[in-house]
Amino acid sequence: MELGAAPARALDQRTTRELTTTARTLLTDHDHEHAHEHDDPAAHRELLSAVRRAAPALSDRTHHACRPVDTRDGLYVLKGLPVDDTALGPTPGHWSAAGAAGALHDVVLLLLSALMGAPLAWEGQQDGRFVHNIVPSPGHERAQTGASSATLLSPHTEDAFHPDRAHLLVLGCLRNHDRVATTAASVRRARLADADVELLSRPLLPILPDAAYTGARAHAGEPPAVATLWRTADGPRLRYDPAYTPLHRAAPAHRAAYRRLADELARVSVAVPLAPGDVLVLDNDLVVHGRVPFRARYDGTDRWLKRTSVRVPGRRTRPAAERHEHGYGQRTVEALA
Ligand SMILES: O=C(O)CCC(=O)C(=O)O
Ligand SMILES: [Fe+2]
Repeated sequence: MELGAAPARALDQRTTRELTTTARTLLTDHDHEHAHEHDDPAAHRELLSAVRRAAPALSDRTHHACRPVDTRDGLYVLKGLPVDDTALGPTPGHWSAAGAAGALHDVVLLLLSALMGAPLAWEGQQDGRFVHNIVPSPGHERAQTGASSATLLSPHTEDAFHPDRAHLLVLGCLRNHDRVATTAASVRRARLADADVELLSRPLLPILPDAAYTGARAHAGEPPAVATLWRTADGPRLRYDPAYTPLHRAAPAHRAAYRRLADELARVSVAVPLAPGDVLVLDNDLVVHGRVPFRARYDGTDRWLKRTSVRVPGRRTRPAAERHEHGYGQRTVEALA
């Protein structure tokens, strides 16, 4: 795995200042909506609408700096946003304990997301928040979710089980003292035999909902079989989550092709140790991401990421058959302007 090979896009001071000042004004204007200290301001619909109205009014310079992913591989790291480690307070021990912690960064991330498309939330994940807190949590060390630590978080498409999954995934780093790496592998770098692409384009296996969605796992519908890869005019795209794919049910030839894809993704994977202020932006149709194992500290100084999901309006990059999937009863919510 290559280290830190993700392309970087540096934000200049004028841009970071405009983003931060706008976020601060939005937060102050909507202060009355979160009267309680443990309330999460980014969960408030009026603030979200205000963010969606504010984003188009930002300067052309900021629009250009925060344009969606335009690299061939489908990922980049935005650099230069300020993070004041002392002002941040302790890393919460669980997403549900985050409350208003890091609220300014939530709003900055939402502004970035609104510049790239429409931020979306899930009714059934992290209480419907538009900004997720990714922190290691006691008891989840070996889970296949963002709350884990001691185990490798296998490369995956975000919310692969669902047809309305994000087009873009945005991971903003607030704290990462041990320089724990996020991993990213682009299907555009993978060398795949035509026969493997053909086989993996057939909808043969389902992708089950991940452990972050409790309600979805109880859904009674038959899990739909989905394509792992598909070709588009500008190259292959993928929908991949081996930890939630019952591969044992596949025929040997299909299993072998899936393994070759996994090996290729491992070969081209880059390790991205995000630093405070870095924002990793991934095209969720091109890049699978994961995280290396690490030892959680559980002392308030743990690694802390903020995450948003973005839909890019008008994008038609997915197999038409996906539209008929039930999505295990899970629904997305979009912030309205
Ligand atoms: O912790 C990370 O670097 C990534 C975790 C992850 O998969 C996610 O937040 O979607
Ligand atoms: Fe993820």
